[in-house]
Amino acid sequence: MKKFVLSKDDKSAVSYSISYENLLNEAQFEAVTHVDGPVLLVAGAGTGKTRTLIYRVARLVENGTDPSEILLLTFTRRAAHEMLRRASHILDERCRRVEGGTFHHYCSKILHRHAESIGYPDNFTIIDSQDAMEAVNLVRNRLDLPKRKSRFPKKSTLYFMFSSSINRQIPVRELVENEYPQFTVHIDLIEEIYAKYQEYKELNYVMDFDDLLVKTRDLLRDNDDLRNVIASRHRYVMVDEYQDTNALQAELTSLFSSVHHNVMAVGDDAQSIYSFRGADHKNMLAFPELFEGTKVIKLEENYRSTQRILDVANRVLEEAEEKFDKQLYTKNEEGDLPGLVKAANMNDQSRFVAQMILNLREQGYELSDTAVLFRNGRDSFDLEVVLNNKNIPYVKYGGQKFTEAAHVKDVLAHLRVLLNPKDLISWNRVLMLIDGIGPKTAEDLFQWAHTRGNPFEPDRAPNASEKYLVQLKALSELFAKLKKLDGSVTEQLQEVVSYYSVFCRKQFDDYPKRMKDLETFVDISGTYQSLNQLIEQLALDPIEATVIDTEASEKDESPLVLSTIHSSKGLEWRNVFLIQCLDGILPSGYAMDDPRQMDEEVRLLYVAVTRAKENLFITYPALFQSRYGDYFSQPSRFIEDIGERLLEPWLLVEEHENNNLLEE
Ligand SMILES: Nc1ncnc2c1ncn2[C@@H]1O[C@H](COP(=O)(O)OP(=O)(O)OP(=O)(O)O)[C@@H](O)[C@H]1O
Repeated sequence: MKKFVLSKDDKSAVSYSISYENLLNEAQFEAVTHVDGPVLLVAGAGTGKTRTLIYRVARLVENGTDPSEILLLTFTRRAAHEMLRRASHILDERCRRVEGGTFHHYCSKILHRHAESIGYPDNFTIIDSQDAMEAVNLVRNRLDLPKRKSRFPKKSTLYFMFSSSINRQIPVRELVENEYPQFTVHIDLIEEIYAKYQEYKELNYVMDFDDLLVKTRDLLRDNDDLRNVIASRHRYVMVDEYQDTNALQAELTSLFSSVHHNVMAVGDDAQSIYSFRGADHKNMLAFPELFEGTKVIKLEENYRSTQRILDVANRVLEEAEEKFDKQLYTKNEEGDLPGLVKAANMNDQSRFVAQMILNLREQGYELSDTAVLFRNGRDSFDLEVVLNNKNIPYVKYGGQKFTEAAHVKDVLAHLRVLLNPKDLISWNRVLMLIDGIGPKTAEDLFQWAHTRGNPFEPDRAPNASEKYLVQLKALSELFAKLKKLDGSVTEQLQEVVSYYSVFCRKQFDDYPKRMKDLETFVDISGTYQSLNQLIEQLALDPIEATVIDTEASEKDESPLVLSTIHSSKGLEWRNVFLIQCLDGILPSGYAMDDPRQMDEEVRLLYVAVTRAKENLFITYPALFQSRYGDYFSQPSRFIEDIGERLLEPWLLVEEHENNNLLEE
C-alpha cells in the first residue's frame, strides 16, 4: 500500500483582507486571533466585547472555517443578526451562514429535529410565560383544592417558583422552603401542581421556555451518539453576555462544545441584570472550572464614553456590596460633566427632557442619537404625553410586547390551535370569545373534539347549545378556509383578523386602534415563511409594541429612543437621559431588604450610565405624583452622595422668572 503524508495546513500563510492588528487593541487582537481551546473574555462596559466577537467571526471565516461550524449564542436574536450583519459587512456574505441566535432558539431547533426522541411530535408549540401561567392556573383549578385557611401562591408566583427551580437547578421544595417560607405549609400541593403542570405540557404537546433548555440538556446528556453528532458540528462556540446566563445554559455550552472544546465566553460581571430570570453572574467565575485550560483575557480600555461619564460609572459601582475589580478608563476626550437635574415634579422633568432634546437637535444631533432610559415601562408615561404634544417621534423598547396585548393573543390563538389542536389554553381563548361559552363549556367542547370528533368542526358537538351554534359554525368555516390557505401566512392571518373583527369591536372601546395594529401585523407577516415559523419566532422573540406603531405611522425622521434599562443592554447613544432616578424606583422598593438584589440595582444603574457616549443627564422629580396621592421623594441613594465634582447639579427655572429657560 502506498503512503501519503498529509502536511498540516499552514494557517499563518493565510493572507487576511482585514488588518485586524490595526483595528483592535492588543487584548482584543489576542482574543480575535485565539483559535483552539476555551477562552473567557472578561470585559468592562464599552470595551469592545461586541467588536471582538464580530472580528473573531470574520477572522475564523477568513481562516477557512466553514461558517456553519461556528455557533454564536447571544442574548437576543436581534443581537446575533446585527453581529453577523456587521461581520459580513467587514468581510463578506459568508458570515451570514454562521449559526446565530439565543440558547432558546437554538435548543428549539434541535428539539424540533429530534422531537421523537423525547416523545413529542415535531409540531409541538412553544408557550410564552403568560400562557404558561394560564396552564399552571388550569391544573391548579383542576385539583380539588380544599378550602384553605392560609394564603396560597398566585398563578404567577407558582410559575415563577417553577421556572426559578429549573433555571437555578434547585428542587421546588428547597426553593419554597428557603425563599417562600410563608408557603411551606402548602409544599405538597405546590409539588403536585408542578408535577401536573409537567404532565399537562407533555399531553398537550406544548413546551415552555424552560423546557427548551432542560429537554435539550437531557437529550444531549443522555444520548452519546446524538451529542457527538451535534457537538462535532460546532468547531467554535461563542457565547455573548455570559454574565446573564444560568447554570443550565452553562451546562448546554459545555455539551455543545464537548467535541472540539473551542468555546469563548464573553461577559461583564458588573452588567449582570437578569437574576430574576435565573441568571447568575457567578457563572463567569465558574467558567474556568467547567472548561479546563481556560485562558482569561481582560478588556479594560473603554472606547465609548468620555472620561467624565466613566468617572460616574466607576463611582456607582463602589455602591455595590460585592466589590468589582473594575476601573473603566478611556483615551477619549474628558467631555462635559454629567448633569444631575432636580425638577419640581414629573411634568417639569418631562418638559426639561423634551426641551433639551430639541436643543440637542438644534446643535446637530439626530433624534436617534438620544435615548431616555428608565427603570420601569410606566416611568415614561408622562414624558410620552409631552413628546406627543411636541410632535417628537419616538420608539419605546421594553414596555408591553406586541404579542402580550389581548387582541394579538386572541388572533394568535386561532393560528396556534390550527398548528397544534391539542393546545388547550389556546382553544379556551378561541372558544371563550363566543357569547355563551365559559371555561366549562370550552373544556367540554375540547374534550369531545379530541376523543370523538374533528377538532376543527366544533359545531358538530352533540350537545352544543343553540345559543352559540351559529358562532361555532362560523368558527368551523374559518378553520376550513385556513386549511385551504395552507402555505400563505399573510392570507391566513388576514382571514383570522376579519373573523376576529366582530369580537374586537365587542370587547374593546379602543377597537379602531387595535384593528389598525392587526392590519399592520398582517402587512408585515410576509416576512415569515410559514405559520410555524411565525408562531415560534413571536414566542421566542416578541416584537416590541411600538415597532408596530412606528411601522403604522410614517414619520420621516429617525425617532428618539425610550427604553427600560434592561432593554438598553448592549446599546449606546451619544446622549442619554436617565429619568425618575428616585429611591424606591432605582433601587426598586422591592429590593431594599435584600443586599443581593440591591447589588443588582447598582449594576442596573451602571448599565444605564455606561450607555452614554458624550452627554449624560440624570433627572428626578422632587414631588412624586401617583394615584395614591403626591409625596416628596428622595433622589436615588446611589446618586445622592456622588458629589458635585462628578455630577453637576442643574436647577430648572421658569422662563418668566429668568430670561434663560434653563440655568446651570
Ligand atoms: N479597538 C477599538 N478601536 C476603536 N473603537 C473601538 C475599539 N473597540 C471598541 N470600539 C468602539 O467602542 C464602542 C463600544 O464597543 P462595543 O459595543 O463592542 O463594547 P461592549 O464591550 O460590547 O459594550 P457593552 O458591554 O457596554 O454593551 C463601539 O462604538 C465600538 O465601535
